[in-house]
Formats: sequence, C-alpha cells, structure tokens
Amino acid sequence: MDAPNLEILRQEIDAIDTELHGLIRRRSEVVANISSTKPAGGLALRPGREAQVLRKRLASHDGQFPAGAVYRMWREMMSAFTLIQTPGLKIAICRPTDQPGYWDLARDHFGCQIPFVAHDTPAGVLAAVRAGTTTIGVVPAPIEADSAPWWPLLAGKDTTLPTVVARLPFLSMPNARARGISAFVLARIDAEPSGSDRALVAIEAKNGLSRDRIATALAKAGLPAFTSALDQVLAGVHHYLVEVPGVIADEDPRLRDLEAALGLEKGCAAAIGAYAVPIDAKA
Ligand SMILES: C=C(O[C@@H]1C=C(C(=O)O)C=C[C@H]1O)C(=O)O
Repeated sequence: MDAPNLEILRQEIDAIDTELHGLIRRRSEVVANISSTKPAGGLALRPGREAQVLRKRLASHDGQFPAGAVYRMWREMMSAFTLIQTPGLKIAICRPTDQPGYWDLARDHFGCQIPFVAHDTPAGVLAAVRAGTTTIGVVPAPIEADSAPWWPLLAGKDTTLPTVVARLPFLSMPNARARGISAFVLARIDAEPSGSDRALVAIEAKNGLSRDRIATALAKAGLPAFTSALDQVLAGVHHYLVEVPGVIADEDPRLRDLEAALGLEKGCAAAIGAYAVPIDAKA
C-alpha cells in the first residue's frame, strides 16, 4: 500500500478546520438570537441546559479522541457564549493558596475567557456573589468537618442569596490538581432540571434529628429518599443538608409537609438549589 500523501491529508484537515470554525461562528449567531429573548442585565446561564448538551455529546462520542477533550472544548465554547450574553460576568472562586485544585475545577468548567477573582474563604465568595447579579461563585462542596459551612446561610430569605446550580467536576480532567475534590457553583438564578439531578434541602432544628427520623419525614412529605445527608451544629443549632433526586423549588408545598412531619416551624426546611448529577458519579 502506498504511504499516505501528507499534503492531501493536511489539506483535508484544513478543510475540516474551516468547516468547524464556520460552524462555531454559525453557533454564535444562533446564541445571539437566543440571547435576544433573555432579560437584559441578568445572568444568561442555564446550567440544566448545559448539562443536557454535555451529556448528549458524551453519550454519542466514540473513537480515539478523548471524551474529556470533547467535554472541555464544549465547556470552553458554552462559557464564552455565556460571557458574550452576560456583560460583567465574573467567577468568584474560593481558592485558599494551599488548595489550587479548586482553581482547576473552575477553569475546566468556566474556561479561559471569563474573569476569575480568587477568595480565601467561602464567605468572601458569597459576599461577591451577593454584591451583583453577574458574579458566579465556586465554593468547596460541603463536608461534615467544616468549621464555617457556607450552606446554612443559603436557607435565608434575602433576595441577594444565591442558589446552588451545579456541582464540579461534571467530568473530571486527568491532569487537574487535587483530583477527588468537588465544588458547588452558586448563582443568583433558580436551579433548573437537567433530567438527572440532586436537590439540596437545608433543615434547621433546635434539637438533633436522626437520619431515620429525616428519612421517615421525607417519605411522609411525599419527597424521595435522601441520597446523602450531612449535619453540623452551629451555635447550638443543628443544621442538616439532605440531597434528594430531582429539583425542588423553595415554594414546594412538600417542604412545609416535611417541616410538619419533623415538628419544625415553617421556614426551617429550605430548598437551597440543585445540581446535574455529574458524569463521574454515574461511572
Ligand atoms: C445559548 C444559551 O446560553 C448559554 C450558553 C449555552 C450554549 O452555548 O449552548 C447553553 C446554555 C446557556 O448557559 C442558551 O440559553 O441556550
């Protein structure tokens, strides 16, 4: 068999690149049309839709080119399109100097175009997100050992409080620093369903609640069984973070039934957001 003609093959690559580039510019025009339907001055981010786009790409991918590279190309593209639609968009990241891994998580997700601002604490990120509508926050995922957890604060009623809208990594990257860590994305928009999601419910109680008691109350309220739960005692008050399948709006009447089933006052159970189940979590 004759050796492949490099000149011809490279001409083919050039033709493919021209086509790909043209498609990206065409996609940009479609995004501009979508953008014109969105309210001005807001955050043009649709995390549920983005998760659907990515799941579709990864489900239909095969061949030698790494799925992670496809994923990152789409993340770069979608983040640039979010930036084009959202003047003033910024990412506030909790990135203590000794934990660079969170920066990698945020960059793998939000790409290289959106300005990033580093903060030392989740409280700093939360303040930045609350200061305007176009700052998205990235904070470490909750852990039980945390002495100053950020998530109980999201249960408040203040309109500047953000919700959890995504969990990172959606797909982990092989060369990210500190693999195994996760982060939550906070934004001042409502969480939206992607088809496979986890809703976060924060519960505040004066007295401790057992996992069994919470499980029974969830069932009584017609809510799904929890997939994870963690607790924290802050200034003598017990806080629980319960994850259940789906997306729950804060006005969902099942939250009021949950409070009743737990013998708590109205407002003690709050939906604080939801995230698309990461690809990694299913593997
Ligand atoms: C294009 C949109 O805006 C953003 C960009 C997206 C994209 O580039 O595919 C998807 C969702 C949004 O975060 C949209 O809302 O569909």
